[in-house]
Amino acid sequence: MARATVQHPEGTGNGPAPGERGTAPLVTAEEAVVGYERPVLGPLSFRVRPGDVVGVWGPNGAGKSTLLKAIAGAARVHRGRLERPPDLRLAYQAQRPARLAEMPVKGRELLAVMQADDRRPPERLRPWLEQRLDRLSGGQLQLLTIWACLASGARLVLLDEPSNNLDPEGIDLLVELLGARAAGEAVLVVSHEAPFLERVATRHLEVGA
Ligand SMILES: Nc1ncnc2c1ncn2[C@@H]1O[C@H](COP(=O)(O)OP(=O)(O)OP(=O)(O)O)[C@@H](O)[C@H]1O
Repeated sequence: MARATVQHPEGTGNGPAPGERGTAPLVTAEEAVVGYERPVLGPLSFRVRPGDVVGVWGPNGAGKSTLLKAIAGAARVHRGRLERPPDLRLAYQAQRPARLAEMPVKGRELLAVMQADDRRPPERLRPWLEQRLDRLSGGQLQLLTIWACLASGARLVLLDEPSNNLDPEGIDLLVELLGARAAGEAVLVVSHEAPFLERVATRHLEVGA
């Protein structure tokens, strides 16, 4: 079973980083072991606080997606604690979001369902608002659903491999969006792309080390 370590920019360790004390965590993991019928990852201890963009990285099969699912309530916590405030709004973008052959829903309607229609989307996304989701390319749908998560008002956003399928301009836009998070919000980002994580993460959680 894989373990994990948390690295703060200011140093390493699992305690709060300088400057983050006194801010109520959005996720608290204490010796948490997560998995499905069987444990796959842990024990891990870390906190996610408002303002964090936590880059989760590690080898294939280490349990990165499982960790996000456990935080979202879609995988089990076998031992220890993995908690978030009960009233916390959370948005989750899966590694391979469901893509049906027929999706007769427009981009604009997706944003409305996600309560992400209050904010004006970036210029690049606007042409897709009037298109059906099943007529968008993989990368276009990926960017639109990421925007829907980030603009939904969720205080905690979980993104699993969000840079998959994206061209360099799409990655630049994603970096810009993640850098523009409101101070009260936090993001966990799973990625295999170290240069991408270096650009977006304020902290790193290494899984399977
Ligand atoms: N629904 C499931 N039920 C049981 N085991 C699962 C399930 N989903 C994943 N696993 C197992 O959990 C382990 C961790 O998988 P997970 O997808 O979390 O890893 P990962 O670090 O995200 O991998 P990758 O980098 O390849 O996406 C793997 O051994 C996988 O086979």
